Amino acid sequence: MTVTTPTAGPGAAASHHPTPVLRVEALDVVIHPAHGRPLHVLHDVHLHIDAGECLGVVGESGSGKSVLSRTILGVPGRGTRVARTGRVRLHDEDILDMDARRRAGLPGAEIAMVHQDPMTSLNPVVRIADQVTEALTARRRLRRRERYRTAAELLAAVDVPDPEGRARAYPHELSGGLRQRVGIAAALAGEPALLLADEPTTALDVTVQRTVLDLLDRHRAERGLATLLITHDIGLLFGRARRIAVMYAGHIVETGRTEDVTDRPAHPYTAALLRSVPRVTGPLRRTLPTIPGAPPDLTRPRTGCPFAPRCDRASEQCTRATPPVHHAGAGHTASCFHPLSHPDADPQGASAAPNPAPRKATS
Ligand SMILES: Nc1ncnc2c1ncn2[C@@H]1O[C@H](COP(=O)(O)OP(=O)(O)OP(=O)(O)O)[C@@H](O)[C@H]1O
Repeated sequence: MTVTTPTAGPGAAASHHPTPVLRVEALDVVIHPAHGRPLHVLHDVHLHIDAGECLGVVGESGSGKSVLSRTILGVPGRGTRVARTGRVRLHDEDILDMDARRRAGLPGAEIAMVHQDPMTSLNPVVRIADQVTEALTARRRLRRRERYRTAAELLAAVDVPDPEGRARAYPHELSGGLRQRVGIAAALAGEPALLLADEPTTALDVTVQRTVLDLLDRHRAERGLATLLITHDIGLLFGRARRIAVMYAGHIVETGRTEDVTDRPAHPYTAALLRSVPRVTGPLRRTLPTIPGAPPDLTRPRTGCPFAPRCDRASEQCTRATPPVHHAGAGHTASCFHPLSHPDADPQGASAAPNPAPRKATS
């Protein structure tokens, strides 16, 4: 293992593909609410997603996952002023530099979103056919018959039974699982290059969750969709995301291939998240550990590692200086002064430098 002090956080080192669909570089977001102090919500975020790849972003509530997806979608929060720096490139175009008209045309076209609760994204008084084909009718006029036929095809593609009948229905006539399939059909209709799925199964019961995730997986592979799968449940990403970015208080603290991050976590926060995942094996009544303490107040400027106050490995320097980027393996990095080491993760036997020079105050 080696420690370096580059100017970019975890994820930057893993960006190697010549033309990823999405490339986020040094993204900082500060929200200025109408009342109260500004919140520094995202810090120096770097990530990329290739065509056909699924990147999982995992973190606790309030870590900035939804602000990240809204920034990528080019939709600022309502009633607030949002200051952003950095780059959010969709292919070769920077979303943050686009004029308002071009940016407004992204959702539903090049970028599509699958929401947590389909009831909030579907209009209760509009028939399913009209909602599923919205991305198409925004581009060209479709006659009623063509709209219903297209909607039925899109619904069939996401395994909705009786697609012709369901196309004529209203959202309240469908179960939660079917509504989420409708949400996915609507997202796919515009043939996007990038799909943002923000907690797409949280509102569904466990038996339906798996089929919806399988469906997203199938379309990702078949259509070469770059997929950003956002969740607070790291267990949901096993076997689904090719790579994981672990977010804490607006920082990506660890990133790498899913099996590397989950088998050999380097950041203490990732290790704590993994300890809180139920295991199939082991004692039946084991109480799952929680992470003591609370995430930091985003309105207060701070130095050092954001996880330090809750970290059992923290030393004094963790609260004073920005953690260095620790290279745990190929494309596997963590921002930490005291990363966990794993015997089989370090072919060269190098270990973390005890006192690396601080780099700029982002990680
Ligand atoms: N419009 C807004 N005005 C004020 N604060 C906001 C706004 N949007 C987000 N925040 C704050 O930014 C932080 C990150 O929010 P975000 O919704 O991205 O978290 P999250 O990781 O998606 O959480 P969850 O899993 O609960 O959805 C939180 O502290 C939140 O309160």
